[in-house]
Amino acid sequence: MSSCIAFIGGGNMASAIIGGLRRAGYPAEDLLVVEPFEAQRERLAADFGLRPMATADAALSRARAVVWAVKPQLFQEAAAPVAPHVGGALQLSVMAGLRADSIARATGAARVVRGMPNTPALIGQGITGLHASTAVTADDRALVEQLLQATGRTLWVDAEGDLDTVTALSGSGPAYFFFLVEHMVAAARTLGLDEAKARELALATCGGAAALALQSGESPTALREKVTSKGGTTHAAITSLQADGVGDAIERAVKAAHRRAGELGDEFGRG
Ligand SMILES: NC(=O)C1=CN([C@@H]2O[C@H](COP(=O)(O)OP(=O)(O)OC[C@H]3O[C@@H](n4cnc5c(N)ncnc54)[C@H](OP(=O)(O)O)[C@@H]3O)[C@@H](O)[C@H]2O)C=CC1
Ligand SMILES: O=C(O)[C@@H]1CCC=N1
Repeated sequence: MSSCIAFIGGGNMASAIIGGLRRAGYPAEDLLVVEPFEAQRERLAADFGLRPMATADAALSRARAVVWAVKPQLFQEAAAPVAPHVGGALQLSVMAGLRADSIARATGAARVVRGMPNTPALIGQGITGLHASTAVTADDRALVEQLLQATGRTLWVDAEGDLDTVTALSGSGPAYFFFLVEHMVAAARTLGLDEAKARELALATCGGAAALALQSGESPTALREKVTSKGGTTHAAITSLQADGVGDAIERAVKAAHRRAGELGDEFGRG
């Protein structure tokens, strides 16, 4: 069986997966990429030794799996020239919101896996939520896990709808974290600490706290309570966050991302 993998779109997410595959020794000649943006093609050539194509052609028929990594808004336009060559291959989409039946319809393929990675994939510390349509085989699942291995962990969900929740939680999640760090650093700066020191302290704190939560297995609530001394500084900060409705605001934000995933599926899934 061919070991060739085709990527449609060679941007950030495709590069994270390709980087992982190349680091694991996957041969460059078995990685095809369709990428219309010349500067990005040059980057893929320089970073990974690939020879990306500007437009889809019959070489794509070599692909055992096709990874869809274009913006959802561009999917239909990108799919039209690719579809004639890839109907027999497994389709792995990392596009937010687009549903498996839309991908199957646009590509003529029956076997579709939807995945939702996140940017820590770039350093092998991502987590990708996955959902398989009914025609997907055990070999297909194994191939997907092999492709994503170097990007971090994988987690399968049974209901396709849960992928939109995964998108809102772990797909977009790194941005929520960076937003929090931006504001922690900004506050420290206004209190007189310089930017570099504030950033180092904030990032080491967040990294350490995440590692502690992972290793201890304790709930976030229990861990927060351990930091919060009675009548102390943390209590003052958490009380301020609660008074400002920040907890509710975070829940509303995650739900807004979830809603947007559904809208993207509705808007851009139609051919
Ligand atoms: N960034 C993230 O954190 C995550 C993103 N995703 C999903 O990954 C997908 C890609 O996102 P990301 O990598 O960030 O986006 P990028 O914009 O970095 O990558 C998309 C690439 O596709 C190219 N492209 C545009 N039109 C076509 C076409 N017709 N055929 C082939 N390639 C085309 C773009 O070129 P050009 O620049 O010229 O338009 C661009 O280089 C999205 O669907 C997103 O939902 C999923 C999880 C996390
Ligand atoms: O913002 C987005 O739409 C994509 C999907 C998850 C992360 N980035």
